[in-house]
Amino acid sequence: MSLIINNVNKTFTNFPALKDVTFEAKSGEFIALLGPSGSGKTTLLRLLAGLDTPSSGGITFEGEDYLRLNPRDRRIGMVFQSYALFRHMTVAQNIAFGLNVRPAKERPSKAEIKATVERLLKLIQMEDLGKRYPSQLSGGQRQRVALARALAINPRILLLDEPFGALDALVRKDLRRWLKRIHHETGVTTIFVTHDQEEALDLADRVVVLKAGRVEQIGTPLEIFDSPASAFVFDFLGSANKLPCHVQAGKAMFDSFEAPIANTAGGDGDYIARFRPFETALSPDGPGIPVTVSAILAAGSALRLELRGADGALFETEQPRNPALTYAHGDRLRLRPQKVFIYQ
Ligand SMILES: Nc1ncnc2c1ncn2[C@@H]1O[C@H](COP(=O)(O)OP(=O)(O)OP(=O)(O)O)[C@@H](O)[C@H]1O
Repeated sequence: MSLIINNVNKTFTNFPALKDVTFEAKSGEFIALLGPSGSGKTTLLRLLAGLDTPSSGGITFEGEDYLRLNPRDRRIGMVFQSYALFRHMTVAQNIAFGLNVRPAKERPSKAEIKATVERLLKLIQMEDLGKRYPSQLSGGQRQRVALARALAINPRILLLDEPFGALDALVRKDLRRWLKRIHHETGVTTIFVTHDQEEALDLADRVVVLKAGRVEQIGTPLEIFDSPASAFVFDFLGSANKLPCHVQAGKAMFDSFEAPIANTAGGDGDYIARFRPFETALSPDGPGIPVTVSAILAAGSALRLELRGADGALFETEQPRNPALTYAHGDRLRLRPQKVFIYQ
């Protein structure tokens, strides 16, 4: 009971947009396809939807050759970034659309369609808005309707292509929580495309990181965040501090200090160490990178500081808020990574 993508390649004229992509989505799993612009996310989604065909490789769903199925028979629900609702139809008519256009033999009765629409309106918490037109809805509400419309056909797979991309940050967060709940309730296997790492880590059971058409890493959000498999994944997932070091006997050696290595590094030699802002210690003196406070970025639950090294290199640190410790622009301090990641 799963969706298997096996060695899929897609080449446009001479350009390879997907290279040997292989992964499996288990039944009911929520997979995020995460990658920068141009990494092949939408191309893969289009292959799954049957809007395009792979140059080579296979896709099966529950053991069935998906590529031989007529796209209509794949029972795919899709939601795109732009609100693709029909403007001349009410919310209820939009949701019912996929059922109403079925051939007479397969079409549910009017009463069944009405019941499905009511159930979905309830699911998206818009029970009283069925008679409205898309122009009378907020962006977030429109995307909820688009999702209800995709769910109405009782899809086997739900494909979401940056569905919250056009919305502001607060609405996005709200919809994220809401999508999580809907996924939990419906249990539909879902592939969610995003270039927003926070969204991917927050929503998905597993994340597939794509880089230039290739799978760079697959794992749970925790696995991906705690153990990035490459410098690319490390840099893509959050702020990355970088500093040259020398690795010797499993430790990263710097000018005045050393730091433990968090991943399995190569052998001894010169590398660039990477470390996260929240895995650093800041002190007025002692061993560490000599830095000067160049900006105080944010003081939410934690304090974020931008620091400059002697050679102009930029670092970021995140420190717990402590009323006894205040920092000012120009303060000279020492920054020390608590652990570092080393990549070839
Ligand atoms: N029809 C096409 N013809 C030629 N090249 C294409 C075509 N469709 C996509 N590409 C190329 O394939 C690569 C992958 O595109 P794709 O849209 O899948 O990326 P993406 O990861 O979804 O990016 P974004 O986040 O910007 O939507 C890009 O370099 C793109 O220019």
